[in-house]
Parts: sequence; C-alpha cells; structure tokens
Amino acid sequence: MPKVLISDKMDPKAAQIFRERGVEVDEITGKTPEELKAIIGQYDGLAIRSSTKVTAEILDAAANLKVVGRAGIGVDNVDIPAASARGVVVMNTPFGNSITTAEHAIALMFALARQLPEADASTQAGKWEKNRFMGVELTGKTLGLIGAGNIGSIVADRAQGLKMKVVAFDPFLTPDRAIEMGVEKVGLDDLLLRADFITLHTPLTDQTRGILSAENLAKTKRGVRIINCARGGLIDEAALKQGLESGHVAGAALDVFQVEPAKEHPLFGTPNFVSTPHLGASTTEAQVNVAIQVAEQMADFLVSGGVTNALNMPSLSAEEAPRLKPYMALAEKLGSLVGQLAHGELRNIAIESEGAAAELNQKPIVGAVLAGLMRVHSDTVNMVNAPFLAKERGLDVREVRHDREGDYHTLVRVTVGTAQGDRSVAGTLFGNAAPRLVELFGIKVEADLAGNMLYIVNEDAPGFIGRLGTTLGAAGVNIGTFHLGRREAGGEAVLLLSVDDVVGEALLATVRALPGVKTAMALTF
Ligand SMILES: NC(=O)C1=CN([C@@H]2O[C@H](COP(=O)(O)OP(=O)(O)OC[C@H]3O[C@@H](n4cnc5c(N)ncnc54)[C@H](O)[C@@H]3O)[C@@H](O)[C@H]2O)C=CC1
Ligand SMILES: O=C(O)CCC(=O)C(=O)O
Repeated sequence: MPKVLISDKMDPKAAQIFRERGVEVDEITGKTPEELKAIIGQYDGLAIRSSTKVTAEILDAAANLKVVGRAGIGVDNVDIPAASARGVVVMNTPFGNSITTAEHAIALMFALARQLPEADASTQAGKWEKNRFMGVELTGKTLGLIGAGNIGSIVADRAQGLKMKVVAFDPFLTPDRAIEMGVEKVGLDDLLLRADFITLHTPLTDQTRGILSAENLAKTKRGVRIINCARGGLIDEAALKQGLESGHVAGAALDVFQVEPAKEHPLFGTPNFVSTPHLGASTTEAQVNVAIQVAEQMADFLVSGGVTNALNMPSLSAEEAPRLKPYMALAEKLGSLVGQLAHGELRNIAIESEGAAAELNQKPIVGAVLAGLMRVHSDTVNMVNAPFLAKERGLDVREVRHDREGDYHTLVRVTVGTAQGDRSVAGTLFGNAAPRLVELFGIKVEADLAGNMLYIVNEDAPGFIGRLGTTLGAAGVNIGTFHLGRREAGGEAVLLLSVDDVVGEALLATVRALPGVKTAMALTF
C-alpha cells in the first residue's frame, strides 16, 4: 500500500481521501528540515503547502518518493529540477484557491483605499480620529495588473465590477484574451505610469524577480498604492519602504514577503503599510478545494498511474492510464531492448506509433521508451527524469504517428541512430494487453521480452540449434522459450531465448565460440 506524508497543515479531507483510496497517510507537521530528512525515506508521496521546503537535500533522503503534491499554486518551495532529476513527479492544484486569493487582493485594495487597519486600531484605542482617515474611491481609478493569469483575471473581473479601469501587463496575454477580459494590454512602463493601484499576480521567476525594483517604483505615479498577493521577491522591499516614507507610494499591502515567515521586517510600522501573513489562500472553501484536489491527484498517481497538473511530466488521466499501461510496458521493453543491443553513442531516437497506438497520448509512450533506454545505464531512471536525461545527453528525440495500419492493428517502433547506422525494433500488443516484440533489426521475430534472455545472431545453417541446446544444457541452463527469425534461408538468423538463469560471461564466451555465431549477448527485462 502506498504511503503519503502530509507535512503542512491541510484540511482533514485530504487524509480522508487518501484513506478512502487505499493510501496510508501520516500527518506530521512543523518538522525541521533535519527531522523531515530523517523520516521522508519511508514515503511514496509528500503532500505540502508552502511551509515545507522540498530541497535537493530532502529529495536525496527520499529514497521511495514518487510524487510531491502542492495543495496550492506556487511551487517555488519545491526544487523542481532536483525532483525531475530524481524521477519525482511534482503536482500542484492550479485553480482551487484562485478566487480566494483574488478576493484577498481586492480586500487589501480596499484596506489601502480606506486605511482600514489603521482606522480600526485607532478607533479601538478610543481615539475617534474621524479627520485623520481620508480615503480614496476605487470607482474610476486605474488598476494595473501585473500578471493576467488565473488569479489576475479574477481580480480584473472583480475590479471592473467596482467600475475601475484595468490595464494589464503580461507578455503571454494575447490580444484576444485581453478583449475577452475587458482589459487594456499595455507595456510595463505604460502601466507604471498610469496605474493608481498596482496588483501583482505572476509567479516568482528569473524574469519577474524584482519586477517592482527601485527603478520601476520610481516610474510609478505619485500616490500609487501597491498590493502583492503573489510572491515576496517581486518587489524590492527596501525601495518600497523608501517610497512609503517619502510619500511617493501612498500605500502598500503585502501578503507575501521575500523571507517567510516574516516575524520581523523593516516595513513593519511604516505609515500606510498593511500586511497579512500569507493569507491569500486561507479560506475554508479554498483549503477544502486544494486538499481534495491534491489528495485525488496524488492517489490517482500512486494507485493507477494517472497524472494531473504535473509540472514535470505530461498529463495522463486516470481513465487513459489503464489503456496506456500495456503500451507503456511495451514501450519500456522496446527502449530497454535497443538500449541493451545498440552499441556506442546513441545520436537520435524515433518513436513511431501505428494503428491503435497512434490514437493514444504519445507523451507517456515516449517517456516509457526513454526510461527503458536510459535504465540500461542507470537504475534510478523513470518516466519523469528520462526525458530530462535524454535532453541533457543531447539525444534528439522524434515522435511520429502514422495513420496507416500495417500487418498489426497496433504497433510501436523504436529506431535509434548509432555510429553503425539506424537500428530498429518494433512491438505490438497481443489481445490489447500483452507486449510482444515482432521485429528486431529488420528481422521478423516474435518474442515476449521478459526476465533473463539470450540474444544470438548466427549464420542460418543446419545443426546450430542442436549444438546451442547441448551447450546450454551442459552448463545447466534451462531454456524457457525459443524464438527464431531469419533474413532469408541460409542468411543471418536471430535467436531470442528466455532462460531460467542469468547467462554468465564464461558461458557467453562458449556460445560465441560455436561455429557460425556472430553475436551472443545476455539481456534482462
Ligand atoms: N498569497 C497566496 O496565498 C497565493 C499566492 N499565489 C501566487 O499567485 C501567483 C499567480 O497565480 P495564478 O494566477 O494562479 O498563476 P497563472 O500561472 O495562472 O498566472 C500567472 C501569470 O503571470 C504571467 N507572467 C509570467 N511571467 C510574467 C512576466 N515576466 N511579466 C508579467 N506577467 C508574467 C503569466 O503569463 C500568467 O498569465 C503565483 O505565483 C502563486 O504562487 C497563488 C495562490 C495563493
Ligand atoms: O498554502 C497556502 O496557504 C499558500 C498558497 C499559495 O501561496 C499558493 O497556492 O501559491
């Protein structure tokens, strides 16, 4: 039974779903990185929010980990390249808390416009400072949206409801989408110049880090109010403090900080500064949504191989997974076969699908071929890290679908380019379920690639099979199955034998010495 650790506070629905889906679950929150390292080795899945930092070090200690599930959107607390390299799938729940976070941005915008936190503190302190708190109306003001994705577009919609004009800077926002959203697509400088309020809704990336730098803050309209419910690091916090102190920035509300938890901060106590402790996603509704989603997604993956919302692997629905499963087994065996047989450096690989196979999602099939191929060199390779490793090694991967149906109703062919030329193997599914090799380097040969096997290329001549049987028998090796193919009578023949034991080097040398043998290799599947 797969085992999952929930390491951040999460709605109880998550644990309930894991249990209902046959996944064992422990909820242990508040661990230090060292404590997490000590226990992570026993888990197949790790469910987190933003507190747990999934570093390369944690991943190194996570020998059994297959999936990290983020109950939320931002995954900047997960080292995704390190997870990919170790074959760990990283998933998030991209929509469950979007409305809640957008509402928090709007709430902070009102808090700034009417100085609600200061007015509240003053009133409760018995001061009744009616003349101190003069606000501004939102109606008619320009809202500058930096990032117009899921959350940004909800903020735009709500702001329009408040009769604000919305201008948006997002390099990936298409003109059509901007029209659909009813926003004006602008450049960053234009936004900075025009906006009365600026709200940030981008992920933290190398391109967005410090997007509100000292230089850009200086370009804003005097009296601008700034809201950040996305990620600390998007704003230069020291420059923001200066802007607030000089009065250039009339107000700033931060839900997120460069370093969290922010228990002490130079901005605390600055006039017109409002803060919340990363509460953007903290509503009952959003937390139930993301808890259910993350548990469903992780359980799908651990129980049936379905992949949803993964950031380092193509999606594969729980419905598709059972149909694709035998293809992935076939693909992995074919990849492993070419990996074991092809000598020297592989330059390129083509994965072709014909007939029924061509109608399926190709990404998992390609991933499985690459995993089989790469596993020959490293046993830590799986479908997640294989495409990354292939890229790292400069292997050119090509995916081809053929509409035509050939001799088989479904076929997967793998061709690798080597210094000796192209080498191709092909396989089908018997009864839509059982993987079978049907072609090996241009020779028709049918075999079940399983367990220990012996691969022999020899000259097709009478008496060879008898001599081979005698040699193996004398060495105490029992033959399970025997598959034979040849280019033409008297030409090159291929033999694939499944054997009950590993064929050692000494026996291989004896086989290679038999008359007519060109190649003899032990294979494992
Ligand atoms: N405070 C909180 O509790 C929460 C914060 N968040 C954060 O909100 C952020 C946005 O989330 P979503 O809207 O769901 O993401 P999304 O992926 O739907 O949208 C992000 C948008 O940013 C745009 N973008 C990327 N690079 C950009 C650049 N250089 N300049 C301008 N725009 C750029 C993208 O094109 C995309 O449209 C995420 O970083 C997430 O971590 C999300 C949920 C809760
Ligand atoms: O889990 C949380 O409270 C934070 C949510 C968040 O920042 C996100 O989903 O990106």
